[in-house]
Amino acid sequence: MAETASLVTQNHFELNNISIINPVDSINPRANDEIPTFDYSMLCSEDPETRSKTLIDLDKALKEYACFNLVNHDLPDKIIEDALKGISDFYDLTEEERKEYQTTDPTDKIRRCLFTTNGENRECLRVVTHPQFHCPTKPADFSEAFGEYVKRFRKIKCGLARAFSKILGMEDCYLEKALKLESGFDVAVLGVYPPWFELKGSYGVPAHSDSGFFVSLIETAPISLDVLTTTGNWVKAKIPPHAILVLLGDHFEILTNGKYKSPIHKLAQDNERKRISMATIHGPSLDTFMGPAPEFVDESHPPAYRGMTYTQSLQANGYHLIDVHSNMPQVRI
Ligand SMILES: O=C(O)CCC(=O)C(=O)O
Ligand SMILES: [Fe+2]
Repeated sequence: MAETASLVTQNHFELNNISIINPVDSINPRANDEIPTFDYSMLCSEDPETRSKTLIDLDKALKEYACFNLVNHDLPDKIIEDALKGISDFYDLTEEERKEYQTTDPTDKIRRCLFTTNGENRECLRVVTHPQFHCPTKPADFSEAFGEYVKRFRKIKCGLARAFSKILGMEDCYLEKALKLESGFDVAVLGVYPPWFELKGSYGVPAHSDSGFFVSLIETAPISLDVLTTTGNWVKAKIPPHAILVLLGDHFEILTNGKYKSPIHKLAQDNERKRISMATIHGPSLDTFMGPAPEFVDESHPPAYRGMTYTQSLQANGYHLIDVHSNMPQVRI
């Protein structure tokens, strides 16, 4: 596994249809280390000096942590709270009502998944939010609250794409074009981490990286997410209230030919309290051919990943599009 492999002994296996990467636990945990926080208004500042200084700091943070907290992002607290409340209310529906979405149809745009295994303990609802927005019709206010969050987040996504393009030394619209973000495939994973299931393992979600361009994460309770930095340290993510955690995705790593990494992260099981989270995997359009871009390939940096369309990478090993499953082990050369 590219750079991480030299730092971490990893062992891949399949359990209940989830590919699990188990880094050994004995690598330098740095308890006091913190994921950096960035002010969105400074990333998009009209003042060239402010923007360029912030982008230099962000570049450094992405190279080491591959993730950051985003604050001052223009998304009113109420919109975040209403979206999380909508998700919470969905989980207050009856088992019968939630079960309606528990299918395995490959064309699903909404799917409920339930894991209570050694490897994963959560209930989640996967919903495709872009290019078309999907949401259960119950409870009554859910779709509107969640839809408003998704709509408002789009502007932030475009701002981040411009900032990341600049960091790569390209024109502002580079990533928007390279990933065809206009029709990008976004899937939200709306999770509840349940104190009410029988505890079978120590993970809410086991160690993994996510596909796509980047992942945005909001949540209700103090987080128990651990992120593996590119220097081989597990850092506990502390998301300030109303901040959004942004993690790079596999396809950013692939596009940049490994110059930037998609971080491995895992969620420890917490049986004490109910936690609601929304992790959205923001992808390129399904037909985009994703391989290392020519700008990142030269004699000393030969292609380190096999190219394929986003659809092909999501469907590798029989997964469905809505599973947004990572297939990094197969694409690494
Ligand atoms: O719910 C969370 O905090 C993180 C979940 C996650 O990493 C994922 O769904 O990919
Ligand atoms: Fe994840």
